[in-house]
Amino acid sequence: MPKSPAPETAREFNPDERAALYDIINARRDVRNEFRSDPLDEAALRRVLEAAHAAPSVGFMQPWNFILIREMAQREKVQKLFAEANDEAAEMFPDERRDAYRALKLEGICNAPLNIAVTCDRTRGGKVILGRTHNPEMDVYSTVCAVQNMWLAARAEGIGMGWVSIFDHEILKQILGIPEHVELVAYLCLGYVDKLFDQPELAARGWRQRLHLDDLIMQEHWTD
Ligand SMILES: Cc1cc2c(cc1C)N(C[C@H](O)[C@H](O)[C@H](O)COP(=O)(O)O)c1[nH]c(=O)[nH]c(=O)c1N2
Repeated sequence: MPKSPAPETAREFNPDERAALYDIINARRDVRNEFRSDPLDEAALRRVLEAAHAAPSVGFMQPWNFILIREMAQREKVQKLFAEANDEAAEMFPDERRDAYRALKLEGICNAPLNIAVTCDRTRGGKVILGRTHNPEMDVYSTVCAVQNMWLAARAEGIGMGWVSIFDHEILKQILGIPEHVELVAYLCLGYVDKLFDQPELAARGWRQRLHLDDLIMQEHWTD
């Protein structure tokens, strides 16, 4: 083991920098079909992926990979899989919600210039991983942290990002050639956007409203 390194002084952020972070967090949106068709700037895309790779991960496992999907033929296959699952999903809602569900646009697979599948290699780093010994799903949670970093970095870059999860993941894994020991965590659509909702689109469309934070904070133990 190398000698214990000493931590360096924690840099402080000034009020403008702090405000910028909170602005980005609050201005981030899930983007469905409002994408422009022009391709992403490669340097900006690299920064977004660097942000993902800077995410925390259990035992510093860094279990993620990023599959960049640009080919339209591939995206059309994925879109078809979405359409099948979306029809099934519509049937699961009660009658009064079904039409409202069908009216929602829930993906931008072919509209966005780039799709990214974010995966979690459950075997990376070996069988015993620090922090994961009793909760094996921690590697997947780590990968979700990477996705959130991407979402925020993309917003800062003027790039919209949407997460599409209405799929049979096993079939999607086959389409993308993902091996069995690798989990597909997120299927993302990315592209520049000119306009964004200033609140979640699902709230703006009356599907579901934001809960009050004060109703979600509890003291010492769970309270109903
Ligand atoms: C794990 C996961 C999976 C999905 C989503 C999000 C997350 C975190 N969201 C986006 C979701 O609807 C959105 O985040 C909320 O409605 C809140 O809106 P904003 O993200 O604040 O714009 C999402 N949206 C959509 O249109 N189709 C989808 O399949 C999914 N799937």
